[in-house]
Amino acid sequence: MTDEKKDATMRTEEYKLEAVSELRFEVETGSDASVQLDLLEGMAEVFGAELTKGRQITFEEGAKVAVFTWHEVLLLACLDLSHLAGKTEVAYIAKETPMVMYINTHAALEQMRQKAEKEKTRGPRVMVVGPTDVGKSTLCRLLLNYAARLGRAPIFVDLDVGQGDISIPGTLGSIVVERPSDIEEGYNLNAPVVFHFGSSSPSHNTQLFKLLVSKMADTVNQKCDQSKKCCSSGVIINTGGWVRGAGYDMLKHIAGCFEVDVIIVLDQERLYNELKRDMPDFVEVLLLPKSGGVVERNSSVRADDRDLKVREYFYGLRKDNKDSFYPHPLHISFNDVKIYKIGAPALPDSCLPLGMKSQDNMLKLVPVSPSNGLLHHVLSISMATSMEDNILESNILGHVVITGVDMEKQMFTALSPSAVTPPRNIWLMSEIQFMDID
Ligand SMILES: Nc1ncnc2c1ncn2[C@@H]1O[C@H](COP(=O)(O)OP(=O)(O)OP(=O)(O)O)[C@@H](O)[C@H]1O
Repeated sequence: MTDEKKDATMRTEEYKLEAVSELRFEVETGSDASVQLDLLEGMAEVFGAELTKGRQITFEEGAKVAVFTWHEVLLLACLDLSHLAGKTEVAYIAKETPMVMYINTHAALEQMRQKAEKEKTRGPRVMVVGPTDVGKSTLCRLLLNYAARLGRAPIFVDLDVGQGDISIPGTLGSIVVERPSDIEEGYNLNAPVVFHFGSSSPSHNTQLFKLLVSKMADTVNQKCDQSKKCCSSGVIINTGGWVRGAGYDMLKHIAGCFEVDVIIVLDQERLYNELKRDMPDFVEVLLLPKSGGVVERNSSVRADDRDLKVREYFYGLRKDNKDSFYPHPLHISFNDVKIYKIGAPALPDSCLPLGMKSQDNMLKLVPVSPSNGLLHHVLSISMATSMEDNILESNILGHVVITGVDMEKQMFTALSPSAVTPPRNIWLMSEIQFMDID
């Protein structure tokens, strides 16, 4: 679209928000629509991160946003209406929000941190649970941002392998949050710990998921041993929306591994009562309502969101219709990398060697021969240097996507964030695929 045509579809509107209310809006996925926001007067925040006067914030496609204020505020929003034909309600102000309850929860956690600091013990370890689309990731962000604004350095553990905030889908990650996340760019991803899982649902390989959760808990404990500040600031754990049957057992496993002392259940009384019944007495289980602003996503929107996340990893954020990163096509000989996937197809126990169970297969590294079957798959580059290392539990250095397989020349082409060939040659195949059509 030309700039002139675009200008014709832009509408600038002023919004006056009363105290304890929020402006909510969505930017469509699959379009180049955007919303620009200016703070004119007062103080406001987006999921706990403060807006700054004079800094225009751009929200790109797919963003679902609430600009909240504790006081009165004046905002200027420039909405791109070119892709919203037929929609009358692009943005609206909501006065009913659960923010007072959320900030009270933060205040209670802060008291626990102060106590931990004084007594040189651990700060609160909080797990946020609930079904899909209740605002779990958003509440984690809010609690982390509020803690960071008070000078704390909590550890954020994201176990949502479908829609996580630390790395791309199919991974588990953790970071130390020392400053509030940037409204446009998200968390500061300095030295993250990232493990390869390889699928967007824990049910795909529950043994592997459990193993990685235990390993993540070990790394968090190590971090707490090294840093008093992290230790007293505590841990905030985001989980996926799988809360029934084996998904519920998984939540209990997570709670046990991380020795959580607070569980926040969003919007589901049944889950709250089950956890109240099954958790030891020292675990505080809280039920909080979800915000009316949380946007429900069907499976196709979720798939689009996952795609956007992978795209963002390689191309960075889109600003003014331009990408911030420039990924490179790498040409790599079949002989220079060893590709594995985790988990072999289940065999009946009777076909297995004596003493081995079919579930042991799910933690097996299975070599993947080069073929067109690898096309578009995301691969994680393991930090492991040899097969003697514990590859399953090794941190991930980064990711590539296979964009070409030349069987004649025995070469792969891989999309990579860097022009340099990755320094490690053990690559793990993910079920997640990405079509690089830019
Ligand atoms: N108050 C709000 N107003 C507008 N949008 C919101 C609000 N709170 C959350 N959202 C948006 O709703 C979407 C879903 O929220 P979120 O990702 O936190 O839910 P979730 O429970 O973690 O989802 P999942 O099922 O993937 O685990 C996000 O895009 C988020 O930005």
